[in-house]
Amino acid sequence: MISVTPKNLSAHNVKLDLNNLSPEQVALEIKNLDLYYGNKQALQNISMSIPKGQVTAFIGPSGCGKSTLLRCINRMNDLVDSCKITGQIKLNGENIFHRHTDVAALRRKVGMVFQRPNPFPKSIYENVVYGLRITGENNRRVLDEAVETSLRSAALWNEVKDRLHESALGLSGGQQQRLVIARAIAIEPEVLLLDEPTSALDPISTLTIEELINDLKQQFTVVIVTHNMQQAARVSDQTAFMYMGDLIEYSDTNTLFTTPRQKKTEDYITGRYG
Ligand SMILES: Nc1ncnc2c1ncn2[C@@H]1O[C@H](COP(=O)(O)OP(=O)(O)OP(=O)(O)O)[C@@H](O)[C@H]1O
Repeated sequence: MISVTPKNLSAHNVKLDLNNLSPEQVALEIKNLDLYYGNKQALQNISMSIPKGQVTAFIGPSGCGKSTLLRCINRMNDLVDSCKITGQIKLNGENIFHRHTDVAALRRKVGMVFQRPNPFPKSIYENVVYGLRITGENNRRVLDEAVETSLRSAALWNEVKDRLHESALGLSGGQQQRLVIARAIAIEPEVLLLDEPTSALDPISTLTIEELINDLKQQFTVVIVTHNMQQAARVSDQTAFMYMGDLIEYSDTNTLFTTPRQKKTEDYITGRYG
């Protein structure tokens, strides 16, 4: 049986009323979202507001729909032919599923980092400026500045500043994951989606990324999927517990882990199933 004792719950002192956020506090508003892969329904009537400038975690047992929900936010599920979605996700008040939505522009506003570090087989420098070059930015001074700022924000600058033009593939797994985060933030997204970003990393690199997540929320809204309840407790301000495609409970992280309202949540966080 797992017992969760969140290490830094006292740090979660910004307690928002998630049912009554003002429009300025909301980064993403998910409303009556249903998602089907073919005939199989993977998300059922999900509604929640994700606050700006905070870290929101999705937790729940394998297959409950965490990654599916995360991938809706930058429309990655568009790549799955059998996928059908109804309902809304509003970013800054605009429904991202509107037929006139510019999906490339949406993905610039909503960056994503995956489970396995996936740097391109290019230099560290070229990895960071990749997104800027795509948007046509070639001014050396602008690119140099973006590289330094993004690598500093990703807590990697000191380790790589003398080898910026060496291959990114020569970095350790933990450094590669921070490089991928630097690449995602170089284009200044509003929201950063992290899909189990530390599951392929050693404990020290995991700790570095967790500290980094805490810093990133100064600049971005962060949404993280994690299998690791202790990690959710350590890094997030809000936690959403999902079970078989349903959002069972969503509240500030402290409350969810100490006084859950739902029996299913309690059973999960006390390790009765998982
Ligand atoms: N591309 C796909 N095509 C068909 N079914 C899918 C696809 N992706 C996910 N599913 C199904 O949707 C459900 C939710 O999967 P999802 O990956 O979102 O769960 P998860 O909670 O992130 O799981 P895990 O923790 O194991 O990564 C599962 O039943 C899964 O098999």
